[in-house]
Amino acid sequence: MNPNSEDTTRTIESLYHASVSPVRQSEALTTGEVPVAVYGLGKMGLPIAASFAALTGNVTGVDIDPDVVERINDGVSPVRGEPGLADAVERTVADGSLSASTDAADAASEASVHVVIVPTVIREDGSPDLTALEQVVPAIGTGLDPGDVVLIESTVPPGTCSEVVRPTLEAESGLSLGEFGLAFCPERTASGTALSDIRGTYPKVVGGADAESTRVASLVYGELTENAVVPVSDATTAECVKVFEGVYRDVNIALANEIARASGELGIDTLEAIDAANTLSVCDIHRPGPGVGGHCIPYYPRFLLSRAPDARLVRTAREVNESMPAFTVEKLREQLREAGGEVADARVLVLGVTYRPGVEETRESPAYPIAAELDDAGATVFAADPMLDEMPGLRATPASIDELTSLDLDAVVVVTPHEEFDRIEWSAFDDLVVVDGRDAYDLDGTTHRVYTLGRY
Ligand SMILES: NC(=O)c1ccc[n+]([C@@H]2O[C@H](COP(=O)([O-])OP(=O)(O)OC[C@H]3O[C@@H](n4cnc5c(N)ncnc54)[C@H](O)[C@@H]3O)[C@@H](O)[C@H]2O)c1
Ligand SMILES: CC(=O)N[C@@H]1[C@@H](OP(=O)(O)OP(=O)(O)OC[C@H]2O[C@@H](n3ccc(=O)[nH]c3=O)[C@H](O)[C@@H]2O)O[C@H](CO)[C@@H](O)[C@@H]1O
Repeated sequence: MNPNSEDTTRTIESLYHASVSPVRQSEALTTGEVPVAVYGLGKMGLPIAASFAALTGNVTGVDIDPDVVERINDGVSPVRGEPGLADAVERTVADGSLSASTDAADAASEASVHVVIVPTVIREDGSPDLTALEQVVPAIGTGLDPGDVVLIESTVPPGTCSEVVRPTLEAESGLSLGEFGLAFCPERTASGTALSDIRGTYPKVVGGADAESTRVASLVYGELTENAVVPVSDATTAECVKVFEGVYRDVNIALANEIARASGELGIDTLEAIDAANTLSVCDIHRPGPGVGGHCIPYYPRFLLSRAPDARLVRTAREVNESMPAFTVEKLREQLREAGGEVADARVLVLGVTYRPGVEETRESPAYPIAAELDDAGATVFAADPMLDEMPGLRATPASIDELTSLDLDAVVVVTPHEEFDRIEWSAFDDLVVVDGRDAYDLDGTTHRVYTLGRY
């Protein structure tokens, strides 16, 4: 008799220590016998929920924001700028694969695979703020049943699964690890390409609190991704993988920024030198810029520093990157002075407000400290960004691309070169001081006074 023949007739509702074959477990996941809940329906959570819904047909998405839940239940994606997401939400809600709720405990009691992707941020003092995780994990604990598995995708300080998540789940459920599973499975997607990234741009790293958790996480993501699954020794190792990726980027950008700042002392175009150095296969110096934004790269070094405070290079890299907005404004002051002007009398445009081109996100964008410092110095500050309908908190008057020539500008600071800015006719302005923080524009054919970060 086929050893798996009995499997095909047995329904299962959970995967951890499931007593049927892996093939039958995969089938139970992809046919919706094993209910999935996704907690946090933001820029990453909603694409994940929609992806799991398309895979399994049985997902409850949970968010604390009732507006988010209402819109999703109406089949409308509250997250913009993700190709394919609006259609995926409309489709999966319409066919009943995805529904949303504000009630985490209720969703937890129904689900047996729990995917957590709530925001993890930092406080003013740079310490990790895990409030959302600390809210949702106890609620999951109250609904946890034997056989359930909790998969944490939010980026967290190393040790969070073993020191915070596991004890909370155990305390709230009355169960012990071994009766339920727990794994850290970092989200390696980026805003703007979330759906395709989830489906497999990069291998999926998984690290369980025990071997069975790693096995179940591998099985689940083996179905979701078209790429490989990379199991690592434990949850803390997987937590470190994600944090190290961000730290690598932050430190590397800081190196590029230090090199660019030294271009004056060195008397060379450091961007040219970086490009030439990068022709060596082991050399990958990143690009300098007016600052490092978003809610990933600026935060993850702080997650590492919360556990390894003596990591001096990591701390210094943060300091270097955090100093770049002020350095950019200083360069503008210098250039204005050399042109015979003063920042206090200048009408200055901040070009690009989001933290990188093509995304709507403004968190940690260097545009904010740059606009604030210019405003403090007495400048009249404008800001243009085609991605944003509003710019709350920005100390600048919003301006549309088509009205820029009528603003009587003295200077432009290029922070984020969205492709929509390619239609700006630079020769239509009277002489400007341009501080190009991104090496975005070739203004050689104009009479503008240009400082490009790293070039002079
Ligand atoms: N955005 C990215 O590019 C990216 C990439 C990889 C990893 N991450 C990580 O993913 C996590 C989520 O990031 P995001 O960009 O989706 O965040 P986000 O701010 O876009 O969305 C978070 C969502 O979670 C909801 N939420 C907040 N507290 C909650 C709670 N207690 N219970 C349920 N829902 C809650 C919010 O209402 C919001 O809808 C973070 O840890 C982040 O570091 C983000
Ligand atoms: C390694 C990587 O790509 N990780 C991505 C990253 O995505 P991101 O959306 O945060 O974008 P980045 O491109 O990293 O930019 C961040 C800021 O750094 C500035 N910058 C960048 C490169 C450079 O050479 N010089 C710079 O100055 C840039 O302008 C911006 O302000 O984090 C996500 C969450 O963890 C990841 O999932 C995602 O894979």
